[in-house]
Amino acid sequence: MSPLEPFGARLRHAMDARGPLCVGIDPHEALLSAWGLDDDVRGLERFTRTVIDALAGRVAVFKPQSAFFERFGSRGIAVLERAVADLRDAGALVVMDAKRGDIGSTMSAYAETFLRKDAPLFADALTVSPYLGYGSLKPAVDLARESGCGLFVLALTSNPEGAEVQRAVRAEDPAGRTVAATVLAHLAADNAGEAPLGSFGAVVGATLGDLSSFDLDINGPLLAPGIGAQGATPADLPAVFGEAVRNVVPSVSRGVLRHGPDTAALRASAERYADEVRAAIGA
Ligand SMILES: O=c1ccn([C@@H]2O[C@H](COP(=O)(O)O)[C@@H](O)[C@H]2O)c(=O)[nH]1
Repeated sequence: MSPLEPFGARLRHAMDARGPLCVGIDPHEALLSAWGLDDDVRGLERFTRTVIDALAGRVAVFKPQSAFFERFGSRGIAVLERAVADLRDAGALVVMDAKRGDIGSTMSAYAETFLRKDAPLFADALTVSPYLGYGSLKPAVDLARESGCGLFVLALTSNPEGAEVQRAVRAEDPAGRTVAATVLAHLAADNAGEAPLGSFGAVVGATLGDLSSFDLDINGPLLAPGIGAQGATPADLPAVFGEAVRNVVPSVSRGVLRHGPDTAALRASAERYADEVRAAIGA
């Protein structure tokens, strides 16, 4: 297997070619029902196949939400494995939203699951949680580098409950930085010197309003969920991200998926979001 270019470079090229939009694949029970599908593996499979057929060749990045596939056990995981392979075959990048995080020795196994090139669930990037300490993610950072993959580390999540942990000030930090600022600083260090873009990104919600008190200039991508069902819009992006907006990957799941199962309607919705993003950030 030939080595992959680093994820950051592949992401930059994909964003240049297809625009920065990320479409999330979140087969909620309510969406299956709205699409006239049963809440079972057949429904899951049909839902996922429809999204892939409609969008895989048009959108730069997909973010399957692992939880909605894990819900169905091994047969759900089989649908996820197939989806990741098909999306990648269509030239899209896949960010597996599995939000893994554990002590380093276990983190190695999570990294092997998603970032080892011949693994059944191999994806271009993985979302990870730094709340066992950023250093606990080292096995994933190392394997991502080796495999040409990326990570998206939870920094400032889109949900309002995140602030109590992420904006807490670290008593032992001489600079009095917040937890999120510390995570962002680690990411900037891991991306130092990389061009055109580092491979280690942050998850930063588009819902959060002005973030100018945080240094988002990490030379890495900023995955921005929260657009659509959670209330943020593409027009909010410049005010939230400032200069760093050039590295934002805006992510929409239900906002697009609710237009299915009609293929043309799914495409039209993704194109509308892509146009709005372009208009907002000039991408
Ligand atoms: O801070 C975060 C991190 C991840 N998510 C995930 O993104 C999608 C959002 O779905 P929508 O339907 O567009 O609201 C979902 O998979 C979340 O688990 C997030 O929302 N916020």
